[in-house]
Amino acid sequence: WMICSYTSRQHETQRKGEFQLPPGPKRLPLVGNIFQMPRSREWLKAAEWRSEYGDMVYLENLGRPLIFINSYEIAVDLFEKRSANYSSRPSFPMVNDLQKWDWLIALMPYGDAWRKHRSFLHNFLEPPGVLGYKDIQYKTSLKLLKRLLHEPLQFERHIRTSIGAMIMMIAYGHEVEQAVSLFSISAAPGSFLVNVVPFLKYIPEWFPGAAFQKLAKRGRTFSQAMLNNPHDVTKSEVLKGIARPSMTSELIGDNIGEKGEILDEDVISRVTGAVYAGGADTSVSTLLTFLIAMMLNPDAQNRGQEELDRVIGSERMPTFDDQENLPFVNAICLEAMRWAPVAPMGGPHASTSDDIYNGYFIPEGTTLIANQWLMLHDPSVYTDPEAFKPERHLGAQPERDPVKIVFGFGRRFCPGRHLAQQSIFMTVANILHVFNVTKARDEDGGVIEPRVEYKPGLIRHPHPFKCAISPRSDAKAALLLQVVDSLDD
Ligand code: HEM
Repeated sequence: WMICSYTSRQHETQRKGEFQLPPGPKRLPLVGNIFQMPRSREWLKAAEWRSEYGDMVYLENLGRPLIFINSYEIAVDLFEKRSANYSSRPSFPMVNDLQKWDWLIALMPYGDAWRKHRSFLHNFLEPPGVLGYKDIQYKTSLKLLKRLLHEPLQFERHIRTSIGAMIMMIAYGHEVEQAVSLFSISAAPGSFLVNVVPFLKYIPEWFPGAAFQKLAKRGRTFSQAMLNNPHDVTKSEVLKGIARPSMTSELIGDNIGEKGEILDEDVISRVTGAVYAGGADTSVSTLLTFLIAMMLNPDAQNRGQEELDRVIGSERMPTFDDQENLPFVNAICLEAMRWAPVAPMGGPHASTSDDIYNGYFIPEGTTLIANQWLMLHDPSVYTDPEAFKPERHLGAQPERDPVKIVFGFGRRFCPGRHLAQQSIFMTVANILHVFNVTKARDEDGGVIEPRVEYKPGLIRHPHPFKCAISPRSDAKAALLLQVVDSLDD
């Protein structure tokens, strides 16, 4: 029966009229390409396939079609110009059903529910709304610098706490730490068999080898805590009239029904939960990449510092008002996002109807993965793409703006991109103004070469690394402390 149903499905998806599927590695009967699916660093495998099969590479996992898109132009053509058909998401049973992440907007299928959640988010995250968060971002970044001054070795923990606190303040008006790394690991295409073999989710937890069931249980606890706990705290503060301004308090205030009930409360808790889930990990990873880049590229660091000295001087700290006068610092931020992108495969899109593109048939329900890493490292677009060169984003003819790629495409593009760019700019400008970032030294004074490797996942993080963060001068350290101490809260 299974073979019959596979064969008829295969027949259905193989071609439409005279149109063939895009080329790709040979598929085995029944299982398709399941054994060829890369388990990590998928973008490198997809890059290899590109040289053999071209910019669209077709694969199948147990009859589920999947296309790697290896060119920016095709991503724009499909995800943007034909966005009505390419804006859904594949379903991830491991994540959605087992870990109960189905509330997360990033995983919702295209449709009215998703649209409503997005529109709630846009009010806060698009200008002018998002500009109102600059003050919180300025203050949290200065507090981060003070912690770096006192405990430079703990830089990773401090960055994580600082970004987490900023997001919690914006979304809920308070500070809580949660983890999204479980989510990130299990959504990687191919990293969990259950994503391609949906029936595996019925394996009981005690089943030998079913480690993912345990992970799922932990994930469930996280996902529900992330959705409900911070929301419930803010809600009770709103009801008592003691809530600080936040997305949650504002949304609750705007959605009180005639009988005093909260309308759309589930939508409210989901969109603010999405801000935490989407916002914390991504910005942390980008800032860690920035530190690695500075250690390895002292010339770029010096140029950024010279610009800050020239524009800001030594009497004050940079502010958002200085941003337009700091082109090189902005270019460092762009280059950090391009050089080691946080989401090398972007967010997977799914098609909702059959389509023909460039003479190829793309069946309904295809998962499409934009190989953003490859697009950001395309040597025909970025000269010497593996090198960290902020100057490529400057001058009369800058290379392609990485913002067009790193935040995804079409209707599913990242709604948090302004918030993220604001955080990254402020933190980068402040760190460069006050500190030197250099390679750490061991007890004998020998330089420790950093290990630049990233953990696998949809959202990736560098492996722990060592780095020295020291004040550029006593005067700069004193300036920082004086400015932090004068903050009003
Ligand atoms: C450097 C930081 C960030 C990067 C590189 C990044 C990247 C991305 C990418 C590639 C996608 C998928 C787009 C697509 O499917 O085409 C995405 C989606 C998303 N991001 Fe971000 N993001 C960042 C920061 C943030 C922040 C700060 C927030 C929240 C305030 C956020 C919230 C979201 C949400 C909710 C989605 C899902 C959108 C949807 O499915 O409709 N992200 N992001």
